[in-house]
Amino acid sequence: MNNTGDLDAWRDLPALQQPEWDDPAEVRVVAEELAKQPPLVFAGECDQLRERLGEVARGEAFVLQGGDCAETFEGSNADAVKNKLKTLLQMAVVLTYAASVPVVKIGRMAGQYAKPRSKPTESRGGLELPAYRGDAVNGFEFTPEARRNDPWRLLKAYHSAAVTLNLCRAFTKGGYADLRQVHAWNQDFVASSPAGRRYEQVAGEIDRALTFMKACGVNPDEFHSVEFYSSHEALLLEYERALTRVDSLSGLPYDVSAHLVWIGERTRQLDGAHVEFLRHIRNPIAVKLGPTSTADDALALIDRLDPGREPGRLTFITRMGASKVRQALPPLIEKVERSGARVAWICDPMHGNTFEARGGHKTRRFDDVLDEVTGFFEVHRALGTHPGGIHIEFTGDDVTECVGGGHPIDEDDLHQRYETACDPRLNRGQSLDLAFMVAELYRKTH
Ligand SMILES: O=C[C@H](O)[C@H](O)COP(=O)(O)O
Ligand SMILES: C=C(OP(=O)(O)O)C(=O)O
Repeated sequence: MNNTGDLDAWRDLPALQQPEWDDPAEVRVVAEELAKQPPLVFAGECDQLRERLGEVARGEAFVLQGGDCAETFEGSNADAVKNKLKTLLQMAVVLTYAASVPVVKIGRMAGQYAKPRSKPTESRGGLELPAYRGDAVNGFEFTPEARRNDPWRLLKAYHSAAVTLNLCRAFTKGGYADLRQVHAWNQDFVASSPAGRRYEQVAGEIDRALTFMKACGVNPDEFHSVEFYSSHEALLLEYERALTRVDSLSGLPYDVSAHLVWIGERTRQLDGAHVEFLRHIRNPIAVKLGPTSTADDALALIDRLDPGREPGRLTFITRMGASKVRQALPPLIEKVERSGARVAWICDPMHGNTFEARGGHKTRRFDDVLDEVTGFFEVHRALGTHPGGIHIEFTGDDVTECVGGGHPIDEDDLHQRYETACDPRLNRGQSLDLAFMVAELYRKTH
């Protein structure tokens, strides 16, 4: 498991969704450069997340994983990162308080720079160019220059991830995430939104609870910082391989590009390069399972990726779509549970619910997102298993990318602030609305 030969076995297997680079020699130069860079995360932190996910697999905690669909280099700045973290912290507070469950906070942040695409090219007004594959590969702008795949972007992705993670660490450890700041996170939001007003009530109750605990002698500094973990789809194997290092303490290889990496729905082939590569790293890993996944696929993935059946090692992120979740999910869970494996189950209610709106924008209905999460909870309740978390695409800004929600956005409003580089994200109000609803669903299940 820990020799570098195994770490390169993927090179002999089909690797889907890899960019076609003009010059493979240039890619090798970039990979060598990446291999010299310091780790972004440490093995011990990955182990800690694996333990936390083990608690999720055992039914003792809940995952909140989220962030942009596609992070951009431009977005690795203090304001954008702070807004996303603020929203994640607010959601986590609502879930922890209203559902009384420990929440494991994982950003789709500091590395989510590569996208699998349905089609290799995009056409506009008669011009056909390569599809945008994320800032790690090419530019979003629709020009031949921007859309050229440039391997040096991989190095830029590393540096943007470093900047973003540094900000995340500073915000979550340096006092900003202190639970005594619950009101401050909401300041710019409270008056303008129903979700903000509802949150303010919860924040008031938390304040009173903190005062009570202080009066009882609990040290308030206990709430000074939060554990935060980074994650992204391990799509570009040259990048992930170059950032994989053998840990000096354990002698085991860790992909130090993020605490958790996942395999997407389009690249989870059992005999494919992604599964082969990820099975050799010691990080906690996840696999997306769409509506065509069978229970046997899930079992075979467990055999490959988690042969030791270690709770926390493997998470399944299911993304069935609102109309399919109630039929497609039970057979998977039943067979996996019967096999004795202890995976964590997380619901991604975004990727099975995308459609094209009248004006041509890709969008998602808030109601479908909520319906898929509701179906996910119903299925787990019926089977007596643990609904382990949610995985969402959101931003801290007031974008208009998904329709519906407590402060409704209509299909005709989508053009107003449609800023995503790929798929539509929930805005801050929609994210908070969802957190309240998930907390309610969780309470009903437990
Ligand atoms: O985020 C997920 C995928 O990369 C995305 O849904 C693909 O979008 P496409 O179908 O427009 O290529
Ligand atoms: C591509 C993604 O999802 P999926 O693999 O589930 O389609 C994603 O989460 O960015």
